[in-house]
Amino acid sequence: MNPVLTAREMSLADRAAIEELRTGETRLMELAGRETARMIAGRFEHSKSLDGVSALVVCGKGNNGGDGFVVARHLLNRGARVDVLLVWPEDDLAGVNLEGLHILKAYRRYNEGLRIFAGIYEARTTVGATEYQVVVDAIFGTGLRIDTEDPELREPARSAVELINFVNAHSEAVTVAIDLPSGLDATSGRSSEPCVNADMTVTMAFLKTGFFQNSGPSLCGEIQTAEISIPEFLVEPTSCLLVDEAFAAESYLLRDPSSAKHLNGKVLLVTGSADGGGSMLGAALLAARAAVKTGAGYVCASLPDGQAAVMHSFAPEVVVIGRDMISIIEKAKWADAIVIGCGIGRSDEAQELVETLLCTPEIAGKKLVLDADALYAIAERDLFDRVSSLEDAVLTPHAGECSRLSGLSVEDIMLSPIDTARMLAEEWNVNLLLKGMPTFIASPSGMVLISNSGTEALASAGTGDVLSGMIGALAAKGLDSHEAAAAAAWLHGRAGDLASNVSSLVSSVDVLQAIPQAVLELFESEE
Ligand SMILES: NC(=O)C1=CN([C@@H]2O[C@H](COP(=O)(O)OP(=O)(O)OC[C@H]3O[C@@H](n4cnc5c(N)ncnc54)[C@H](OP(=O)(O)O)[C@@H]3O)[C@@H](O)[C@H]2O)[C@@H](O)CC1
Ligand SMILES: [K+]
Repeated sequence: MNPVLTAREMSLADRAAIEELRTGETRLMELAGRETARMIAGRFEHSKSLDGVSALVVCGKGNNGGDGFVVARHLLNRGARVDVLLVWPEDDLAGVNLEGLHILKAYRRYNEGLRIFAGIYEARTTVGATEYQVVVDAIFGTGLRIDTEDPELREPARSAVELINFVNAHSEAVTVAIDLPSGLDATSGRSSEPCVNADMTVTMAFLKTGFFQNSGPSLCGEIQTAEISIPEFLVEPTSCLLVDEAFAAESYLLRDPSSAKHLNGKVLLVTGSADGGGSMLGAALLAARAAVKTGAGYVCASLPDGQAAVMHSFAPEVVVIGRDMISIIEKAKWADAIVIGCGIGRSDEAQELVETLLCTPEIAGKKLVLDADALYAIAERDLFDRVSSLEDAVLTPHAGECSRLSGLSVEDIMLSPIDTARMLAEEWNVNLLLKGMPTFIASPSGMVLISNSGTEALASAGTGDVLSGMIGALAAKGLDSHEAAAAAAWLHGRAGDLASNVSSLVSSVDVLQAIPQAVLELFESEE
C-alpha cells in the first residue's frame, strides 16, 4: 500500500532527504521535473520524441515553479516547442528556481522552439493564438496557503489559473498539474477560487491526503506518482495508506487444500426483521449471500421466526437459526466473526437486542461488524462504553449514520473525513469504516486506510449490506476487522465496477454476483 501524506509530512520528508541524506534540493527538483516530462511524453503515442508537440508551462515563484522550469527544459530536450509563462516578475525568483530560469534562458540561444513571457499580460495574445497539446501547471504546490474564510486567489495567480482553465476548456490540450493542481490544499483537499482543473497530476514522491477529500477527487484527474529519490523509510511510521489490489490479494486467504468447511471462516449474521407492517429481510439475504460469495466456509443467519424459507430460496448455503438469545449465543461461540445490524429495524425490541448482544461476553469477544440499525441502537442507547470494550470490532457508518453517532454535522464530517474517522476511532476505541467515495477505514491506533476503488455504481440500496457480509467473511477467514474492512471495501468497489458497464444500472444483487470475479481477478493479475 502506498503512503498518503499531509503537506506537513511531505515537507518533513523533503527536509529529511535534504538534511539527513544530503540529497540536495537541485537533485530532487531535477528528478521531479524530469519524471514529470517523462510522464507527459507517455501520454503521446511516440513517447521517445515530442516533435510537433507544443506545450505551455505556467510557473509560479516557489519551488513548484522551479519544477516547471525543469519540465520545460526536458520537454525541449524531447523535441517539443515550449512557451514558458512567468506569473510573477523574475525579481521574485531566488535560489534554485532562479538558477532553473537562467538555464532556460541560455537555451534560447540554441533553441528557437522556446519562448519566455514575463507576465500574463505579455503572454495573453500569443497564448490565445497558439494551439497547445500540453499545459503544465506549475503555479503552486504544497506551499500554497488558503484562507478558509476567504478562499479567493489574488492577482496575478487568479488570472494565471483562469488562463490554464480557459485553455483546458477550449482546446484539446491536456492539463498536467505538477505535484497538485494549483489552488488545491494538499492536506485538506479544499480549493481556492479559482483552482486548476487538471487532467493529470504528477505528484512528487507520495500521494497527498488532499487528493481523496473535498475537491481533490474532482480536480486532480489521473494521478501519477513520480519517484524522486525520497525513500519510504523517511516517512515511516505512516499514518495513512492507500489500499490497492496487491493488499486485497494478500488479504484474501485461499482455502487450504486439506481444509474443511469449519476451517474456512464461520460467519454468524444477526440481521433482518419482519413484522406485520413490513420486512427488511432483503438486507439479511444480501449480507448472508455476500458472505458466501466472498468465500466463507460456513454461514449462519439468525432470523425472526418463520423466515427461514425466504433465506433458503435465495441462499441455500446458509443455515438459519431463530432470534432467541440461547440459539444466538450457541452459534456465537462457534462463529469466527459476527455481523450485526443490517435490516434489524429501529424498534425498542431491536435496540434491546443490540444492547444485549454487545453485553454478552461470547459475542463481545468475537470479531464484530456493526452496521446500519446496530449503529442506530448504539447512538440511541449511548452504547459507546460497550463499543470501546469490544475485542475486535468495526463500525461501518455512512456520513449520515456517522453524524447520528458523533453529533457532528454531515458537512463537518465531509470537510475532513480522514481526521474525523481517525478521531472517532480513537475516541471510541474501535475500527471505523466511513463509507463514501472514497471509503476511509480508521483504527484506534490512528492508522487510516483509504479505499478508492469503485464508482457511483455502489450508490444503490443494499450495497452496504453486501459490504457487511464481505467484511464478515474476510474477518472470519482470518483477518483482523480493520484489515478485513479495508480489503472488503476494495473488493466491493471492484465488484461494483465489474457488475455492469453502465454504473447507473448496478443493483446490490449485481454487486453480489460480481464478487467472485473481483476475487478471481486478484489472482489472475498476480500470474
Ligand atoms: N522542497 C523540495 O525539496 C522539493 C519541492 N518540490 C516542489 O516544491 C513545491 C513546494 O514548493 P514551495 O514550498 O516553494 O511552495 P510552492 O507550492 O511553490 O508555492 C509557494 C509560493 O507561492 C506563494 N503563495 C503561497 N500561497 C499564496 C497565495 N494564497 N497567493 C499568492 N501566493 C501564494 C508563496 O509566496 P509568499 O506569499 O510566501 O511570498 C511562495 O512563493 C512542491 O509542491 C513541489 O512541487 C519538488 O521540486 C521536489 C523537491
Ligand atoms: K501545481
